[in-house]
Amino acid sequence: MAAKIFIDGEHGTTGLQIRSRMESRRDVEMLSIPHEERRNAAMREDMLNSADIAILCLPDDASREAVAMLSGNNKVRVIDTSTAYRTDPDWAYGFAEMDKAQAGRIRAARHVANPGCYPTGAIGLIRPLRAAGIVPDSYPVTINAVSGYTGGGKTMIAQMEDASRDDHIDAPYFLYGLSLKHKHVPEMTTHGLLSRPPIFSPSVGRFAQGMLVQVPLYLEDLEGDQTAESIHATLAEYYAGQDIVQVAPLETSAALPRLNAEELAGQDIMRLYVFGSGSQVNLVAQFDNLGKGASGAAVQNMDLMLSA
Ligand SMILES: NC(=O)C1=CN([C@@H]2O[C@H](COP(=O)(O)OP(=O)(O)OC[C@H]3O[C@@H](n4cnc5c(N)ncnc54)[C@H](OP(=O)(O)O)[C@@H]3O)[C@@H](O)[C@H]2O)C=CC1
Ligand SMILES: CC(=O)N[C@@H](CCC(=O)OP(=O)(O)O)C(=O)O
Repeated sequence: MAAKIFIDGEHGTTGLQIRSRMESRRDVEMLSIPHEERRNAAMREDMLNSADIAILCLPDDASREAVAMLSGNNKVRVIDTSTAYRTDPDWAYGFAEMDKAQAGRIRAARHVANPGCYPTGAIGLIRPLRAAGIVPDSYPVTINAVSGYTGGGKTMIAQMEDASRDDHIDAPYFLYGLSLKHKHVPEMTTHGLLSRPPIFSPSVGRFAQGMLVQVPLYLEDLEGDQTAESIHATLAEYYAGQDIVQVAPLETSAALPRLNAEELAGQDIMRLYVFGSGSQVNLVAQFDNLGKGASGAAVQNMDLMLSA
C-alpha cells in the first residue's frame, strides 16, 4: 500500500520543491490542502493525523504547533524542516552521511529534524576532522558562506525579484547575520562536535539556488602534521561508500580557477573541496540550498524512513 505523505506548508518554497520531487512516484500517496486553505488549522490537523509521514515546511512556531496537533498520536512520523528541533536529543538529526550510524537512526526514528542549509555544508566539512581529533577543542573555527536567495523563502524571493516592493533588495550581493547570532550556530556547534561556537558569516547573492560554505584552517594549529593531502584523505575516507557527499580529487581542486555557487543547483548531492597548500587550507562545500540543503535532504530522509 502506498505510504500517505502530507506536506504541511506544501505551497511554500521548500514544500513545492518536495512536491515536485514526488510527482512521478507511485509508492507514495500525497495528501493535500488547497492553497486557499493552507492556514486552516482544522484541515491541517486532520491531514497531519491521517498521514504516515508528515513533512513540515513551516516557520518554527507553526512547526511546533503542528507537532502539538499530533500529540497523542503515536503512529504518524514527522520530518521537520524548520530550526525548531535540530538540537533536540529526542529528534534524529536528518544528515544521513554525518556518521556511519546516522542513516540507521533516521530509518528508525519517529521524529527527524532536517538540517539547515548552511549547517549541512559546515557540519559536512568539520565533523570528520573533529571526530578524527584533527581540529582541537580550542580551535577558532570560522564559517563564511553564500546562499542563493531562495534560502530566505517566499519573502526574500519577493524582495529580490519584485522591484515595486517597499522592502525590495537591489544589492547584487549582501552580508547579513551581522550580529553573529545566526539561528544556525547552535546546530553547527552541536553536530559539528565543536566546543566553541564558530564565527559564522552568511551572505546572499543575486541567484536563486546554490550555496558555497567555506571553513579556512591553519594547518600548524591542528593536531598532528597535517597537510592538504592528509585533510583530503580524512574527508575522502569518511565519505567513502556513498555517493551523495562527494569529495573532489585534490587535482581537480588544484586545477580550478574559480568555484561557481550555482554549479549544483537542481541536484541533491554535495561536493567537498580542499583548496590550498603549504600551511593553510580552505575547505569548501558546494550544493543547492534547496537540494541537499532542504528539500532533497527531506526526500532522502523520507525514503530512509519508508525503508524501515
Ligand atoms: N528555503 C530554504 O532554502 C530552506 C528552508 N528551510 C526551512 O523550511 C521551512 C519553510 O521555509 P520556506 O519554504 O523557505 O518558507 P516559505 O515562506 O517559502 O513557505 C512557508 C509556507 O508555510 C506557510 N505557513 C506559514 N505559517 C503558517 C501557519 N501558521 N500555518 C500554516 N501554514 C503556514 C506559508 O504560507 P503563506 O503563503 O500564507 O505565508 C508558506 O506556504 C522553514 O522553517 C525554513 O527555515 C530549511 C532549509 C532551507
Ligand atoms: C538566505 C537565507 O535567508 N537563508 C536562511 C536559512 C535557510 C535555511 O537553512 O533554513 P532554516 O530556516 O530551516 O534553517 C537564513 O539565513 O535564515
